[in-house]
Amino acid sequence: MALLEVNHLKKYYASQKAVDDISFSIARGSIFGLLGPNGAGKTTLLRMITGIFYPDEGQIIFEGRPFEAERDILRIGYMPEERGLYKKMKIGEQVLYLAQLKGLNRQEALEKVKRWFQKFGMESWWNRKVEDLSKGMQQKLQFVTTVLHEPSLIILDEPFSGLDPVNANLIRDEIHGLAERGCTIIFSTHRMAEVEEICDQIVLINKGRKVLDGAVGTIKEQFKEHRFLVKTAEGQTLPPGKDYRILDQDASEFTIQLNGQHDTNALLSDLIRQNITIRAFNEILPSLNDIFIRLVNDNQSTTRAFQNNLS
Ligand SMILES: Nc1ncnc2c1ncn2[C@@H]1O[C@H](COP(=O)(O)OP(=O)(O)OP(=O)(O)O)[C@@H](O)[C@H]1O
Repeated sequence: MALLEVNHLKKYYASQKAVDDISFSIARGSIFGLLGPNGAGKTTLLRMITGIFYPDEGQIIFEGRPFEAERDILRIGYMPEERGLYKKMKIGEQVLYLAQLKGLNRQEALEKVKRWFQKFGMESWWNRKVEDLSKGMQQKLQFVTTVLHEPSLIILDEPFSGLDPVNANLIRDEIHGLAERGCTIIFSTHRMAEVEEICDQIVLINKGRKVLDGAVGTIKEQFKEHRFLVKTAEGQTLPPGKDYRILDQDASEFTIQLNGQHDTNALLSDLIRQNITIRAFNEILPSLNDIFIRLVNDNQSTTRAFQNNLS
């Protein structure tokens, strides 16, 4: 059963169609990427999923029943892009207070906070104020306050912004750990490399509409362009062939594009027959970044064609 289903959701601001008939579902325990360029409608969508805004139309199903903010909000942890900690309050007291707002009693909260602070090397921060922390430190603290009560749905908006590589790795490992323990994660970002690394499934929205939905591997397969990297023995060159075009060459490495659905075994046999020593033959799949840019730059008619293919 899906943890979250979003059905034909719409939210308009005056004439601005911020979210315009978007549907998708997220499997329990998965890490889901919500992607889109600036102004695509991601924040508006997340605000509806977290009960901050009511949708104008459509339905949100959470854990098998219609979402009701008052009842369900404790089961959701949301780390918004604009961080929301009390700057003047001491860190230990603040985290305990936020944990109790999320339904933990003081003792449970204390145990969990201590465990997280130890894990993240934050023990010495207890009596400091938030305003004395760097941006990256505040980010870590906000992450802890979001996941502390282990909600069934965790929504992270740009969780790695401002983090150095060591702390980004720490958070990345925790995201995987939370998903393994059954939490479902929605991860909203513009950074495609992070999405490729972390997410099982993605939805790409543009101008309030869904333009892509699926597993990262499946999407890459769908957008592949039959490109291959061929490495030959040093000094050997790839002859021109009727079944492929050479797009690029760097010493004995060639990027080729097959003409249509060509049989790669037949091509390899053919090259070997011509006494070419093949050191490597790898398919080049497009990166999510390439796909994102291609779809977002596409004109409306091409985008509609993709939507029709996907539906
Ligand atoms: N309160 C508002 N009143 C009017 N228009 C709004 C309001 N909030 C957002 N919008 C518009 O709705 C559209 C979607 O905005 P939203 O903030 O949801 O996008 P986003 O994908 O989160 O963008 P970003 O990646 O830049 O944060 C944009 O065109 C934006 O200008």
